[in-house]
Amino acid sequence: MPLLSVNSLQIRYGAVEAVRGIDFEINQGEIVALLGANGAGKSSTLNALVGLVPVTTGRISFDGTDITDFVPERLAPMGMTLSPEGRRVFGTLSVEENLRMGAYAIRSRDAISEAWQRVYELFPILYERRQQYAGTLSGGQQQMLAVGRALMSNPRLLLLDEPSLGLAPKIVEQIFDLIGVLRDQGVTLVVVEQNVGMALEIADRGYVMSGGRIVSSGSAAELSQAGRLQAAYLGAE
Ligand SMILES: Nc1ncnc2c1ncn2[C@@H]1O[C@H](COP(=O)(O)OP(=O)(O)OP(=O)(O)O)[C@@H](O)[C@H]1O
Repeated sequence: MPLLSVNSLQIRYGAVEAVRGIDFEINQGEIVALLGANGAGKSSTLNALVGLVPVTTGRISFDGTDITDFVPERLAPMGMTLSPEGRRVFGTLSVEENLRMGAYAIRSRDAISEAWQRVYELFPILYERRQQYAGTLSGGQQQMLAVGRALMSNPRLLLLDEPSLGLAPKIVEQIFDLIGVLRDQGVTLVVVEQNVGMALEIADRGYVMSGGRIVSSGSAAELSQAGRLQAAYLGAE
């Protein structure tokens, strides 16, 4: 059974049909890239998976449970979290407080301390800066904080929306290295990326969206073949 199954997912914002009935599956332990030009519907899809935007029609199931209308507060304890696009950290809270917010569903102090420790091991710079306001971090550090916050609930499925956006090449490499480390730790990952080359280097499989539909899918090697991706990107919208 796949860890996540999406069936005939449709998302509307008023008259705008952002996602037009898509089907896909994510298996335990995979890294899956979700690719496509701006406006293709990738962020809407991720946001719907974690209950941040309502599903118009269709079904989503996670680990065998129908979660279609679940709110994020219910999904995090089940093991699915999103690191949103645009490093949405709370600038006037400290690094530590930002991370604490990712563990809102965890009651035990020990479990929260363990989560902090786990994240600080992955991102030593966040430990160094733990008392600093998040707003004073560099872009790369804020991105690490956004990913770290999503990791605080110890997810089994982590959704990353454009983790490399606007970052210097060296930091992008660190973020992609981290994705590999997380996979080795048993986390299943869905990665929305504009950096198609790097995404397909690390992913097992991918789906390509255009105009709210999945227009291509396959192994990373298949999608890397010339032609298939270009057609989807150039033909977008
Ligand atoms: N809150 C909203 N209200 C109205 N329309 C929206 C809203 N959010 C997204 N859209 C529209 O839905 C479509 C899909 O947007 P979405 O952000 O999901 O695409 P995307 O593939 O993630 O693109 P990007 O990389 O630019 O974020 C676009 O036409 C966008 O303008």
